Amino acid sequence: MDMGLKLGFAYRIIKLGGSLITNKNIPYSFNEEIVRRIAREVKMFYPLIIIHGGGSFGHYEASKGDKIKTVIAMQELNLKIMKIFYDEGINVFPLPGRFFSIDIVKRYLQERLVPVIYGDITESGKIISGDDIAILLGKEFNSRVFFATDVDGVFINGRVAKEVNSPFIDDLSSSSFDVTGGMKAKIQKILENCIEALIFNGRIEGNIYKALEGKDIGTLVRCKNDNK
Ligand SMILES: Nc1ncnc2c1ncn2[C@@H]1O[C@H](COP(=O)(O)OP(=O)(O)OP(=O)(O)O)[C@@H](O)[C@H]1O
Ligand SMILES: C=C(C)CCOP(=O)(O)O
Repeated sequence: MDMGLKLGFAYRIIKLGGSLITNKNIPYSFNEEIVRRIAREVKMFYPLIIIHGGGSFGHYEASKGDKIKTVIAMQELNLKIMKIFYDEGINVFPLPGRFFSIDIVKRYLQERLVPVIYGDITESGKIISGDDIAILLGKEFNSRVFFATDVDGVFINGRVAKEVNSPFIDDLSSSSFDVTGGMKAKIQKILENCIEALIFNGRIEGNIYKALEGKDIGTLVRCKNDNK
């Protein structure tokens, strides 16, 4: 099994996709039971950095163009996640994407907190994707980034690919609200930044635990000359 050397590093960086924690086709639909199960699966791992996306909260409001509703929707989604994770015994601390910096993340970790960073919007209306933040963290900590989504991996020619090294993938997008480019943009950014990422289905019970442990599930995305 090719776990990738990057898994040997200490940090577990996981992005909880909006497609996993919400139903992206139904505005403001939150998958509470899934989030509770995710909390139980991630809690054995530390240091842990969590990022979450906008799903049918942020993407829905952003697609309608109101920045204040968007920022509130993201705060609402983050609060729902925070409460569940804290209930499950995880010392989470929120970090809105518009205030993100590597230094702040390091400070949280020094306090033994689990940063929960999220996709966001700035006062001038610029969208900040959780994907970009996850990728930056992967680079900074030289760690594999785990993208938990609602699909088994990346589909190419109708099948889940074991590994992807190019941005040419099938287009299965179904969400009408996505404002950050969906799966295709995710893959492009992972490859451009030459980090290593695992895209997998977080809806299947046990998968998040398996992924964080280094099990060979989903699709590994990495650039071809990435021999690190
Ligand atoms: N070739 C493909 N393989 C896998 N999924 C694909 C493909 N093309 C499009 N998709 C879509 O990508 C979606 C996941 O990407 P998306 O960016 O919506 O995820 P996310 O990170 O969970 O969302 P968010 O941006 O809200 O955090 C899947 O629900 C699927 O419908
Ligand atoms: C839509 C907003 C506000 C954030 C999007 O973040 P992403 O879902 O991680 O791309």
